[in-house]
Amino acid sequence: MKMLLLILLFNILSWRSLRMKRLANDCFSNASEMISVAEALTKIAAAAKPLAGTERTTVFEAEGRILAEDIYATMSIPPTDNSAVDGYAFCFADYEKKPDKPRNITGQSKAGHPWKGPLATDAVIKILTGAVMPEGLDTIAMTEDVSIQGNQVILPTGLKAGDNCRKKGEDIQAGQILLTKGTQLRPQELGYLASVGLESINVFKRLKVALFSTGDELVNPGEPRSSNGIYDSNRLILIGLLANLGCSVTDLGILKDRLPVVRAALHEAASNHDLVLTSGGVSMGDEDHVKTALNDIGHLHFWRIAIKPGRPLALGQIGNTAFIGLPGNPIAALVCTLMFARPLIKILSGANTTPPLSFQATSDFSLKKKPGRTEWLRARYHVSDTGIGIVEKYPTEGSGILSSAVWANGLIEIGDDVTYINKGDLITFFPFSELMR
Ligand SMILES: Nc1nc2c(c(=O)[nH]1)N[C@H]1C(S)=C(S)[C@@H](COP(=O)(O)OP(=O)(O)OC[C@H]3O[C@@H](n4cnc5c(N)ncnc54)[C@H](O)[C@@H]3O)O[C@H]1N2
Ligand code: MOO
Repeated sequence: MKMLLLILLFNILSWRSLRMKRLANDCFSNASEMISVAEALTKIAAAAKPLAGTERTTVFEAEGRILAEDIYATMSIPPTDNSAVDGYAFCFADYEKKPDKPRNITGQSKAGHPWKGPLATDAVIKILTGAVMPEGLDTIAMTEDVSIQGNQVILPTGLKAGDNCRKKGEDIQAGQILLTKGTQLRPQELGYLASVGLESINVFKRLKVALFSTGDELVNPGEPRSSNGIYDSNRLILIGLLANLGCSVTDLGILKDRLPVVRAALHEAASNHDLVLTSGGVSMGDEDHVKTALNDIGHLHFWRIAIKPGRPLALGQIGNTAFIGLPGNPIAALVCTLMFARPLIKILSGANTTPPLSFQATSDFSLKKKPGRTEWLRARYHVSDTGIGIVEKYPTEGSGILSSAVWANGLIEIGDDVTYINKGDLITFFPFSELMR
């Protein structure tokens, strides 16, 4: 653990010394200092290392957790040859000689109750789905394909060796690797682990995230509001997003716009969390204290990315605790969390990072765009009457318009170089369902 933190610190420091040269002047006033999305994500991937420790949990409680060990199979699945159907098991080598001769039904094999007696070479065993194949038999005819005459059966012609029989180890071979460290455990992975009898596993501890909103104008829902107050919506958005990403969130409320207050609160939160997340106070205003506070008590690594929305974004470090300062506008906070905090959180949590799934769909709008920045538009995907996947965009772009995110079911991504989208073009759409897990 100490080693990991040292590596992280080393990476951060070397990254910082690189950035220091580029940040010699106030980068906010110089558009050329903005970095691209790809650069930002590369920096995140290079600097971040898993921060959370590990703990043991049972497979019954491990949904969504991140595996902290490679897991090998201690047994084969299926553990024996067994039947895929309800039917009659026979020896193919004997059947091949005279497929349609009547054969004696010698006994039964049921799931959990195998046939154990001796068998003649032309014997047939009535067998149920999942039952162990009797020794010497290798092929099964389905019940509905045979004809029964008293205690005899006539098998259908045309069966092939091994039909309807599931072979030992056809799913999992004893000794093979089942899942690798960093896998996020979905229900199917938990069933997979249970199938080889595993009950307890090592997972990464949940990433401990401290969450603040900043701004004198902010009021908690349910509290009295003065005429110049607005209710804090970001914290609710972020609590939900962080919980979906498997974090353990400490909601630390609203910070007043005072540098000593922000500084002390961030310092305190960093002492017992893996990540501190704030929203607001990262742009150019006189009351935007988050960057200054971070510079005072830790390191600020970068804070301008060529994107819309969410241009001012702070990423840094307070001691060994990671820090993200999200922009205050609710849509900018949401989009930056999905596009930057999410990959960082995945790495810090020990998870493998795979980009979220996106797909191409047809634009139902035309748009002019500035080159040199990535834009994410709130969008709604639907399938047209003629079966084509269509993407609409929300009519306005203001990043304070939370209605747009409620209306949308995902985001359109428009790359740096694109300057124009024509109606009918294929564009990239990320469903929220992919971005929010
Ligand atoms: N001179 C410049 N000014 C601004 C720039 C710029 O490039 N140059 N960028 C603008 C952009 S883009 C954004 S986004 C904002 C981000 O600013 P801050 O992170 O400092 O955010 P605040 O000023 O604190 O708040 C912005 C806006 O969002 C509202 N807000 C903040 N927190 C919450 C919350 N928890 N719940 C609901 N609403 C919140 C706040 O009241 C403001 O209206 O900077 C621009 N300025
Ligand atoms: O970061 Mo801002 O969202 O583009 O208004």
